[in-house]
Amino acid sequence: MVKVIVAGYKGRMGSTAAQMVIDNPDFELVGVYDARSSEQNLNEDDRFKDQDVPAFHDLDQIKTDATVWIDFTIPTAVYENAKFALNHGISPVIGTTGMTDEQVADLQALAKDKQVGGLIAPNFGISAVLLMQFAQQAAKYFPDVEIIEMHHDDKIDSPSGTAISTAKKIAEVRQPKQQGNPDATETLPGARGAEYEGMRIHAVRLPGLVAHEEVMFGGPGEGLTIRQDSFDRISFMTGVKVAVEKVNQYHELFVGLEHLL
Ligand SMILES: NC(=O)C1=CN([C@@H]2O[C@H](COP(=O)(O)OP(=O)(O)OC[C@H]3O[C@@H](n4cnc5c(N)ncnc54)[C@H](OP(=O)(O)O)[C@@H]3O)[C@@H](O)[C@H]2O)C=CC1
Ligand SMILES: O=C(O)C1=N[C@H](C(=O)O)C[C@H](O)C1
Repeated sequence: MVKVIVAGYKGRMGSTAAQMVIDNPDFELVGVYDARSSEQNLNEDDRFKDQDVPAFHDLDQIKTDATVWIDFTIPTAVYENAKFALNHGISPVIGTTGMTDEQVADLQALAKDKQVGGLIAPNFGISAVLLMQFAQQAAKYFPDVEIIEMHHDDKIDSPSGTAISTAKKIAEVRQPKQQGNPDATETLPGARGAEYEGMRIHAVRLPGLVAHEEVMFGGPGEGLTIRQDSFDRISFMTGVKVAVEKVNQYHELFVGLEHLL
């Protein structure tokens, strides 16, 4: 039985993850955490009325025998949450996006020091993991690329963690290139999107969307578009489940679900 605490349990992803843990006979939900909530028990939340699980709202108050910490919170909270988990020998399974490269490196060093396993996955969806792998493969032959990520309009961070991760994976194999016309100008600032090593990333925010990404490649006389869609947040739960099952076996903090698949 894997004992799990879920941080950000009131949010879109945290509540979905808490339900996944409750529904899985091999997992036990032993705590929930949300710094902005004042509930003492999960059963005070209408969606979880029959669950008797302690709810915490201050890191210092948390007393738990959890071995896995699932985190779907906000960019400004996740680093301290992950540090807390690692310092208490709890394996973090982090879906929250928006950490800096320095913060990730710090957490990896801490995990190694504490010999605690963990995972940071910018996307737990299998379609997104495959899209990133296919895009990396294509970039060897097509150095001209535009990444377009599309999300619901409540999303805080942009570009998405998945888009940044896609760009990093492409940059590992792509011959360095500043794309487009060197004399190009923007009549409206930002028209060409964000820049990562000469590639452009565009962030679309619209009600009705969940999480979607297209990677467009162009070459002389041809093009290739790779697209993935998360139509429902359930799409992320396969990956979260795998991570919860496996993460305690390791003694280092991985970045990317592919390391545990
Ligand atoms: N890796 C993946 O596969 C996926 C990652 N994500 C990422 O997960 C994160 C959450 O997304 P989503 O569920 O849509 O966002 P939500 O805004 O719905 O949920 C975030 C929750 O965290 C709470 N919160 C705020 N501060 C803290 C804190 N200090 N400690 C604990 N909880 C806190 C929020 O409370 P309040 O509402 O009161 O502010 C809210 O309930 C984002 O970073 C998103 O990019 C999303 C989908 C998939
Ligand atoms: O905020 C979201 O919704 C999502 N966030 C992650 C990201 O930033 O890549 C993963 C997925 O795209 C959904």
